[in-house]
Amino acid sequence: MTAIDISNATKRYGAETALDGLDLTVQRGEIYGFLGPNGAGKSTTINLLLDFIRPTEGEVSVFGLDAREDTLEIRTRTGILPEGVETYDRLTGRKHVEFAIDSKGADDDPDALLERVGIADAADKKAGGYSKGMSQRLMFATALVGEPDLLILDEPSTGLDPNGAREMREIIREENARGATVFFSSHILGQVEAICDRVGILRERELVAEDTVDGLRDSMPEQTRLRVQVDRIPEDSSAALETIESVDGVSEVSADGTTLVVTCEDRAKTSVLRTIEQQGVSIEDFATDESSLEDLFMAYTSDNRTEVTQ
Ligand SMILES: Nc1ncnc2c1ncn2[C@@H]1O[C@H](COP(=O)(O)OP(=O)(O)OP(=O)(O)O)[C@@H](O)[C@H]1O
Repeated sequence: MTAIDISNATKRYGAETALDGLDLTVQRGEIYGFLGPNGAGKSTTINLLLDFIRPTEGEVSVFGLDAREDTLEIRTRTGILPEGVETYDRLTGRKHVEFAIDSKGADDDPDALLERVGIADAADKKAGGYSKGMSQRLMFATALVGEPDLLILDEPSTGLDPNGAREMREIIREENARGATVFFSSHILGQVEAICDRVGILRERELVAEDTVDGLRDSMPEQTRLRVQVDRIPEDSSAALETIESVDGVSEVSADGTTLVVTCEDRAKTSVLRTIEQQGVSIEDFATDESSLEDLFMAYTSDNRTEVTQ
């Protein structure tokens, strides 16, 4: 049984295309990580699910319900933590949760929800005085109201410290264990790795990969991070970095003092070293690290990525 079914969805704003023919299915009970760099179309997709915007073409359904026709039922069954927390400065934390309970016709205990997200002590404080992380926890509490069948979390760890992010992951797991489907959007692969059953990577308004994290890793050419110690920074350093980045198979280049850090496919190593020397500098030493998941994400979303056939 599907929780989310998006079929050939396109969203255009005049000449601007925000989403291009997206097909995406999330099964009930899954924790699905929806990844993409800024501007890839993640928020647009979420807004389609809740009928905040309508597709120019294509179909969107949630629990078999049509996103346009059955909007109210979908919204009642969904808990959303939107990107960019918006609290009402003059209302207390408890009032926010009470408001969410009333609007959903739910019967949760507001204090229990605040306790669950770790801000029970601040229940009677006005949200205007909350830190970023506290505001994020408060909005998470409102998303949990009414034991939703679907949790949509847009960049949920924004503003949270590592402990806060871990606590949030624990609650997401508990919600999933009770039967909730979770749709988790982020541009940070490391954060979805620990928790998601499946990951979809959106790039320039299209889904470019979809699999388990392990599956994605297996389908990618081996990535390496090269650390190259040079004798000096090239005169026009940004042009030099751009030249290195344009080498086929390279996904990212940065400079840390006189060390150049280059993420690339294994096959590109020799060309990278040659290109560095062509910038008029001498290589004094180099070392290679195993690639991280962030490198994998970069490889999928940067311009020089290898086309991956699924
Ligand atoms: N109302 C709008 N009018 C015009 N263009 C828009 C509008 N909303 C989104 N877009 C464009 O659609 C593309 C996708 O935007 P979207 O907000 O969905 O990306 P995102 O993946 O959520 O990015 P981020 O991680 O930065 O939140 C972007 O190029 C954006 O500029």
